[in-house]
Amino acid sequence: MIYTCTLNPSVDYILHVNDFQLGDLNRVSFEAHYPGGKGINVSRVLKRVGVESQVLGFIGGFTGSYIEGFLREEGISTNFIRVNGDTRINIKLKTKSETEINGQGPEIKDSQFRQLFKQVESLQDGDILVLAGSIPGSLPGNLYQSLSKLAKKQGAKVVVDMSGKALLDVVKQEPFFIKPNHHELGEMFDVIIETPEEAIPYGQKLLEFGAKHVVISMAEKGALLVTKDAVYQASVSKGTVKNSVGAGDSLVAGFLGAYVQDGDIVQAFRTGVASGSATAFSLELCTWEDVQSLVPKVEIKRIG
Ligand SMILES: Nc1ncnc2c1ncn2[C@@H]1O[C@H](COP(=O)(O)OP(=O)(O)O)[C@@H](O)[C@H]1O
Ligand SMILES: O=P(O)(O)OC[C@H]1O[C@](O)(COP(=O)(O)O)[C@@H](O)[C@@H]1O
Repeated sequence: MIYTCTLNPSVDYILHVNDFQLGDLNRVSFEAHYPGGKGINVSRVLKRVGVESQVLGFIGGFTGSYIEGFLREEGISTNFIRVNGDTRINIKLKTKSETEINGQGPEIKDSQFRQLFKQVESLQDGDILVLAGSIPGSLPGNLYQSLSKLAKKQGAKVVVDMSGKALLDVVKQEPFFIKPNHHELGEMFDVIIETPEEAIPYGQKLLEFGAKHVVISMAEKGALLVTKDAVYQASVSKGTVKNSVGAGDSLVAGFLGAYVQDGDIVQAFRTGVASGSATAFSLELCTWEDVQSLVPKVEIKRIG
């Protein structure tokens, strides 16, 4: 079974404003809201590509109830831990560019935090735990490292999508798959990474530190898959970006969904990249049809 853990879920509030004026009254030309948070996005895309998962994490208030009800409507299993404050609302403002304003989220108490550990303790050999998204300020910064260690002890594979130097500590727990984008990869090593050639050595360092498979996503520049045996580069098809929110999570979901079905890492990479682009070209998350239409257009070449 695949479990996704979203410590800080969100209601994503998408706003399109033409000619946005800071400090002035602006009226939206389009608005929508969906459940958000990286792990939740992964589960929603997994469902769309035909793979079941269960959503774990902390939710609270009316926004938390909205998320839980929405996921149930989509037939996605949830086992959330209820907290007192309201789950946050993250604003995704699209004007000439995309601006994100992410809320802090509610406080997590020790007793609630310990419930999550009990859930991870019940993982079994062969399960997959996806840890994705930011860690709320009320929780320890090394939480992903502790959860990864515990999951690994149960025989589960761990997938991590997070940013910051904390990922350097998490890779020591030998995660099965990590997916930094090229900006996050550069931040980890205090360098600026703009090209695939610049990214490869840092992806290989993450392998040396313990990661088993590293995908470095590079938005419209595509993505790299770095493993101990080879390096592959995927190009992405051209398209009109409608909303890139969730593109990274869709890549993770597409990769995992394909991998659990046939175990072919390169095909999983291809499907993941197609899923990321399919989401970027959609107002919301990608559908199975969107992904299938892009898979044949993803060119993959071995470059190392
Ligand atoms: N502008 C784009 N054009 C085509 N594909 C895109 C675009 N932006 C994102 N994608 C797809 O989504 C994947 C993840 O996007 P990226 O922005 O790198 O991740 P994150 O959202 O984690 O930063 C990319 O590897 C690519 O496949
Ligand atoms: O665009 P990505 O990286 O795939 O993730 C998008 C998701 O991440 C969020 O921005 C939350 O990110 P954080 O957990 O890092 O705050 C959600 O609002 C959104 O659903």
